[in-house]
Amino acid sequence: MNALLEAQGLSLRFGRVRALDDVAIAIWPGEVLAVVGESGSGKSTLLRVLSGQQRPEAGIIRFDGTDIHEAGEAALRRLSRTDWGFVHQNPRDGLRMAISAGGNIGERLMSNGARHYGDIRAQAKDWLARVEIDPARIDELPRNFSGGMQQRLQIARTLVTRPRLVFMDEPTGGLDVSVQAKLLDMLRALARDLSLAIIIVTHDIAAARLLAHRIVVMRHGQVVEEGLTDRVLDDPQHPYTQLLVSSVLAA
Ligand SMILES: Nc1ncnc2c1ncn2[C@@H]1O[C@H](COP(=O)(O)OP(=O)(O)OP(=O)(O)O)[C@@H](O)[C@H]1O
Repeated sequence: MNALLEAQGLSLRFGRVRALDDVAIAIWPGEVLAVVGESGSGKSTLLRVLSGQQRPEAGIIRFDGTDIHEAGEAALRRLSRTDWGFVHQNPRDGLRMAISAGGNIGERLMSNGARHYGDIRAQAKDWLARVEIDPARIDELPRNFSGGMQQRLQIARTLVTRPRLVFMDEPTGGLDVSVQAKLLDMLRALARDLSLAIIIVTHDIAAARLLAHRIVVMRHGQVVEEGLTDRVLDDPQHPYTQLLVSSVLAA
């Protein structure tokens, strides 16, 4: 089996800061990969670069074997609408707050060519139910929803077109602990049921443990350790991972 997304030699500086320093990473179909590390270690930059939102100074990124930058801007935009999804930490960055919940889901379907109003509305209702939002609220604006509901709506909007790979940047950040737990359970079930590949950036080691098959640990723009989740968390090899894991256990 070939990697779904594969990157090598990724480097990017901001002034004197090396946000990415020769990073290599691969994700396989249906795999959940967590990227962990302290604030400023380069996690969000890596996600932006892997998803084509920011160009690296050096390195290559292949999706399904094709260099995403060589394929051109139009191909990259098409990937973002079809095979890829992006879930932002702040749902406001991933939703359109001035259109209804159903409109948010339907818009992504329409950008993929759906035209039949009845079908679009039926799919929107179906997805609202899947993310445990009452379908009767389909015509409400997202601003009427709680933070957890907005995040679930963003997930519905992203997944309705069945992407194969979803980039998630701290999707549970900023939510209450009980809301986070519910969202994580939902993400785990969706990833399994839809065979989604997910690259999730998180500060939260417990979330990584729950969701991820594999973990990549970043520090100062470099990958310092990677491996199967249980191995990395139960038997960390790099001193920085040991510190990261022990600071969570002590908290
Ligand atoms: N647009 C930018 N301009 C200047 N510096 C940036 C920019 N984006 C990121 N950086 C710097 O690059 C480094 C990596 O930042 P990044 O946001 O990727 O880290 P992170 O691990 O995601 O942190 P956090 O967990 O706090 O989001 C940091 O030193 C940051 O200040």
